[in-house]
Amino acid sequence: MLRGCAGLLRSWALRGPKRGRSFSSEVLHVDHSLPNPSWNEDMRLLFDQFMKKSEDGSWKRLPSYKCNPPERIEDVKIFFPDAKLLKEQMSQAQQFPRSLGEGVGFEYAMFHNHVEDRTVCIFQGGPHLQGVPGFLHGGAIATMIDSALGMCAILTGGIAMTANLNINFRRPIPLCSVVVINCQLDRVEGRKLFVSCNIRSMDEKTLYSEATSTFVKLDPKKKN
Ligand SMILES: CCCCC/C=C\C/C=C\CCCCCCCC(=O)SCCNC(=O)CCNC(=O)[C@H](O)C(C)(C)COP(=O)(O)OP(=O)(O)OC[C@H]1O[C@@H](n2cnc3c(N)ncnc32)[C@H](O)[C@@H]1OP(=O)(O)O
Repeated sequence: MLRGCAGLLRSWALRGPKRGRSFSSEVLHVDHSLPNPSWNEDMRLLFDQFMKKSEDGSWKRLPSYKCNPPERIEDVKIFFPDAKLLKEQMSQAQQFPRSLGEGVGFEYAMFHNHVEDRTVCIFQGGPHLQGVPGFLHGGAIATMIDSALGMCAILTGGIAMTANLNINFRRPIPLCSVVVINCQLDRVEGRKLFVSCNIRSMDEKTLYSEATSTFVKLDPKKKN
């Protein structure tokens, strides 16, 4: 069952949900990991570079939607049978990094390499993510790190949750700048997936942050 869910999740993550479901098309069908008018020149340049790398199939762009389709909610019930997923709340639920308006929050696109077990996230942090004036909030940086590492772990290992996340913030990230989050799967021990990443400037000269994380694959036999 676990393998089946992981397979479903992988195909959804790589190809997007099937059209024609009952969620509103704005919420379900708009792929937010494509260029929009808020993306600056650097973001577009990096996006084009990774799309070029994707031409031979080694890298794949990961589509990204505001909310999960109904089949994802069914997956959750397998692992959390006792969870009270209230209909009204679930109908309003959105993926946290996609919940802010275009351009003001998290603008990002992710690419995954299955052979190298690597995920790259290009990220432009908007003005509503400010912490110290002029710079990104550490929580916003942590959110993108967790999301990118999460995709890396899930796409390589199956359905898992963050158990542990350690971040070293080396340099402040200027608001509205574009950075690259490089993630990799380091090793797998039983149900534990060890992943790590760094965040660098576009020219790779500045190391902004480094992180290591443990994801634990969910066990459907356990009542989580
Ligand atoms: C559920 C269906 C999901 C469907 C997904 C759908 C769509 C995905 C779409 C997009 C994904 C985007 C990516 C998002 C990434 C964001 C991820 C998150 O932020 S998750 C939220 C934060 N995390 C949590 O809330 C987790 C809370 N913790 C738990 O639920 C549990 O502790 C657990 C992590 C599940 C582990 O519990 P479990 O009972 O299963 O494990 P064990 O205790 O038996 O331990 C197993 C193994 O792991 C080691 N372990 C456990 N905890 C830790 C820890 N904190 N640090 C280090 N190691 C840990 C433990 O020692 C055991 O090791 P060993 O076997 O060697 O003894």
